[in-house]
Amino acid sequence: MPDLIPKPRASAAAPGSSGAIGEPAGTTHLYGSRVHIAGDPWTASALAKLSAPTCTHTELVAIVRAVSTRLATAAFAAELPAATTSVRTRMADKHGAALGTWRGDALDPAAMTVVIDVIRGGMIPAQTVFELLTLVLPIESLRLDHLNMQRVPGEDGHVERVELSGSKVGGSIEGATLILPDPMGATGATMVRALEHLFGEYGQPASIVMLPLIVTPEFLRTVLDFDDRVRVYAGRLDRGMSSQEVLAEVPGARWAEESGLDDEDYIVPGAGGVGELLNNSY
Ligand SMILES: O=c1cc[nH]c(=O)[nH]1
Repeated sequence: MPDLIPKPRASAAAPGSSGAIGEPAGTTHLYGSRVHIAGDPWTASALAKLSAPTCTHTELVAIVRAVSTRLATAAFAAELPAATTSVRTRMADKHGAALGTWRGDALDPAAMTVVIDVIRGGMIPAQTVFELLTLVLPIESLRLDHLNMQRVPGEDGHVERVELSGSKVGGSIEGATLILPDPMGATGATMVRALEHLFGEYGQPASIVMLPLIVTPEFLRTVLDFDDRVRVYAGRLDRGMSSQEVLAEVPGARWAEESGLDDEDYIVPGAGGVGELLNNSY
């Protein structure tokens, strides 16, 4: 058994920057220290390919998995509790325990993490993030829970409410790290509805991590205002419905005037209906 000394969570990056601890700075913005936008060339290329109509289903699934992995590992570094760990390596047989023991900071295996699958778009990202965690943490400290959710448009085409028509949640979320890897951060209404349900029925998490592949300024405003514990690790910021004047400014400088949503609350430039595309079901 490894020896473990729990460590406090790493603090988030400084206001105005966006890189996670040990990461390149990412997209510069003024949305505050709770927002990290990867914005690196690899992520940008992957999301550009995903967004195009020429992207095949096979490529789409692979890219969703790969970018979710990239965002999740950045988030894990800063948001999951760590513990000082030691493990006897294979080299201990040759060099003895003193030399052949690795010591360092690793994830705290006792800290509970709950991944939320928001059906349908969140299914593959949530499964991906859960599998990443099961690689390195005991299954007793992990759960993958499911919420069946759907945006309901009003007469004007905008999202009027979010319907929660079923859930499978395996128990308390009290004190856990809650991870919501829903891929398209459009209005934020789905995330708020999910959190209201979970808080009402299953307790209060220690921290809340969202991993949208593409995010809008409206999403950020909604989820950050909803709860102080929310942290967002996004792949790309889309604010394509903003004026040229606003787009000329650093993201977040004129936040209230920025927009990345069309008249049906789809992201612009965006990637279309990713839940539908992933399932090839409309
Ligand atoms: O643009 C959007 C908005 C919500 N969900 C999607 O899949 N795409």
